[in-house]
Amino acid sequence: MQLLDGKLVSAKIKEDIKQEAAAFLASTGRRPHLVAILVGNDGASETYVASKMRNCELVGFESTNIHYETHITEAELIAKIKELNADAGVDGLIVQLPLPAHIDPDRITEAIDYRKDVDGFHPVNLGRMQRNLPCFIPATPYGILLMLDHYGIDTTGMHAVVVGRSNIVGSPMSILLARNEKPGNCTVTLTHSRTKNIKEEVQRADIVVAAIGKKHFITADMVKEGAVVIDVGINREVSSETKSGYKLYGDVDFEHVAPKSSWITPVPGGVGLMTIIGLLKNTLEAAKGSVYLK
Ligand SMILES: Nc1nc(=O)c2c([nH]1)NC[C@@H]1CN(c3ccc(C(=O)N[C@@H](CCC(=O)O)C(=O)O)cc3)C=[N+]21
Repeated sequence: MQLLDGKLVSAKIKEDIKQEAAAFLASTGRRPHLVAILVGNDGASETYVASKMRNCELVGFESTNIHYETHITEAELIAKIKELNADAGVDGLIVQLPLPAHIDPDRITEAIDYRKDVDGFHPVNLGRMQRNLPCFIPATPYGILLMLDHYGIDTTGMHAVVVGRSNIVGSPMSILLARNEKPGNCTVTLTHSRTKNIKEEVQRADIVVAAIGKKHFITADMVKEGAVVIDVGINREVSSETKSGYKLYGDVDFEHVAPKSSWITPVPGGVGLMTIIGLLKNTLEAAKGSVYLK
């Protein structure tokens, strides 16, 4: 078993991004600028957004965090998004999910200018990704691809089994792994809560992507000897053992699955850290106009 080390890979790529940001500043006189909108007081969301902002600072980006109370209306939020769409000083714009129940996440996603959609959630980016055209790739799948690439894992011809069909991870990951790209060129099975015999499906996988949001859902008996295991789960439980007051668990029972795997990501210290890298890279590309012309 070898570890796919998100700490190591993210630190290395962050150095590269930092240099590119410095070059961007030298040639344009400004820094790449990410704006993150957070609605409400979800503890986990606040932690993630704070981490995104901190990482922007670390690589020399400008970052703005706009925080609204839960009761903001959908119309008010869309008005703000339109203002930021029109602001030439903003390169990337994200609205942290989940949103309160009275706000439709699809309407919010479509209100964001796809040229600033560094989350890669807009239907234009989704469609372009499926067609293998230049686009913003959702941050978590992007981070996973960067991780596989860093370790030189050639997925060509592999049978990939993605567990979970969310818009932000499972669904885009299944598209990306099937593309004629490296990493990619997999035969993909997309499984979800209605899949029959999910255990048998996962057992066929040369590479498993677990993105269901259930602690230790993937157990050792489900994993083929020598499989590559990517754990996207971030399941929080209150704990008195840690300083933060909570403990994170993946969707994979790491302790028992790791000995059977060829490569595996830990939680924490795996995909989560790479997600931030995906976001930073998209923001840099947005600023440079390398995906969509400015
Ligand atoms: N519009 C939107 N874009 C997102 O990209 C988005 C979102 N909404 N909603 C929630 C998910 C989740 N997400 C994570 C980011 C970083 C870590 C991360 O840094 N994790 C660290 C530790 C985190 C901790 O200690 O709490 C790790 O896994 O080692 C995790 C999860 C982005 N998301």
